[in-house]
Amino acid sequence: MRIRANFATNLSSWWRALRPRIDTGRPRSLTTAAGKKLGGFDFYHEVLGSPKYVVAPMIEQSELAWRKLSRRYGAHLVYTPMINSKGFSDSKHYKFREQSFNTTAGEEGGPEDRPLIVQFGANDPEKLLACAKIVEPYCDAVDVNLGCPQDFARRNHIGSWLQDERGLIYDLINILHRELSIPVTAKFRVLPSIEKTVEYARMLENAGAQILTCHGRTREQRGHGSGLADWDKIRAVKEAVSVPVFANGNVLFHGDVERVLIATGADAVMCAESNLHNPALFLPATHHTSREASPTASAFPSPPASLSPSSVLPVSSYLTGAHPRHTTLALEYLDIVKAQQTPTQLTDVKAHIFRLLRPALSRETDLREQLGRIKLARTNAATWEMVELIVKEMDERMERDARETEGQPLESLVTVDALTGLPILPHWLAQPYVRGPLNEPIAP
Ligand SMILES: Cc1cc2nc3c(=O)[nH]c(=O)nc-3n(C[C@H](O)[C@H](O)[C@H](O)COP(=O)(O)O)c2cc1C
Repeated sequence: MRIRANFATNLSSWWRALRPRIDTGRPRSLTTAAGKKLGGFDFYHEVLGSPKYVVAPMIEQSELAWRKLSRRYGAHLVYTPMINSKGFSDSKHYKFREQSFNTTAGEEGGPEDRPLIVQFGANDPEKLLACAKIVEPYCDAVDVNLGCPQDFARRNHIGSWLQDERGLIYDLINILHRELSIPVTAKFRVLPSIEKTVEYARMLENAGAQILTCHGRTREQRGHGSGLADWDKIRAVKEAVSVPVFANGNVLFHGDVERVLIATGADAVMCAESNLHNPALFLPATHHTSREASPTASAFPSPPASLSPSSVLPVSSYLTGAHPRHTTLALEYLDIVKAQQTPTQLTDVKAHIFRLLRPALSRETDLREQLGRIKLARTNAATWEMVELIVKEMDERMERDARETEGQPLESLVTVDALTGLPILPHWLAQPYVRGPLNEPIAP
């Protein structure tokens, strides 16, 4: 027994020692020569490789297969979905743990799934540490979720529902800072004033957070009334702390990616919804995918000078990025799901396909209904085959529609949404889903 345990420990330390070099070819030492773990900008540059484009933690959506797809299309760093620390480290809830983040996934993800940050929702420092210890060998940092505003987070007393308990938040971050061999990071929402937001961010930094992700919306801004993120508050945070800051909120198109970086001075931009609708969001228009689907760079020149998130800009300034055909992306995603051993939940897969194909589903309603009706078949392979058949049928219909406009430059096919002033691309291309006017009032 002891030999086995020693063997496992040796194997794990051997793997940990080698991992940074195996992963990317970059020198990614987790510690300095003096044996101190890297933090702040040293960690950001040397371990993470100076990421600029980050895919957000997304429950049921930033699972291994999606992370792999996002990385292929330009994401530099990806987070896991939030894992509720309640039960994760407990052997009674083994199945829950395997579904949330199994160590086999950590192994299988391997170099293809790095750099990776694993996020937890927690309210008990000791339990959080126990969870973080399990994932420590398979990721580059552990993030604490302080931003989730949902009702289940309220019921579990996690996420943004902790934001008034500064002592507890300090302890959650600080225990990971002291006890883990990898850094701790934090993702939080802004508070009603700039002063309070900055004070909060400084506390997180003092507790030991080595990267701060600032979502520019308050806890009250959620659901349909979520309104605009406040980039000024993000800038104030960036100016107030000395660790890297990731800006989150209000990025729909590729043009917004550069805009938010300039407006906030942030080190990286983190995207959630827009990544789900177009995982190629971070790629410039000049990137060529298997289907010709991007405007030419000269047709849509550089990002605009205006830096306010609410200003509606010339259509051309949004369309500086790649918009591949959504069925191509969906089929590639399904190939990843089928090829890996780590299981993907049917609900996650369906949610991805619904989001990707959204521009076309309101036309092809028969396919939307068929997709909605799919249930787990006897084998995973049979389930994915049913999904794939629907996507392939959609692909043929998109090919038919695209052929009708053959020879016309893409920019001549773009229309402008009367409500938002934002561009609408042809329905066969991946594009963001815009819910309402950009300056929509904030729900009380
Ligand atoms: C489907 C979905 C799941 C999400 N799950 C999480 C999560 O697990 N943890 C978290 O911190 N935020 C979560 N969020 C919030 C995003 O990370 C992000 O902060 C928010 O959507 C704002 O970014 P966006 O404007 O780019 O969408 C989720 C968002 C979406 C759309």
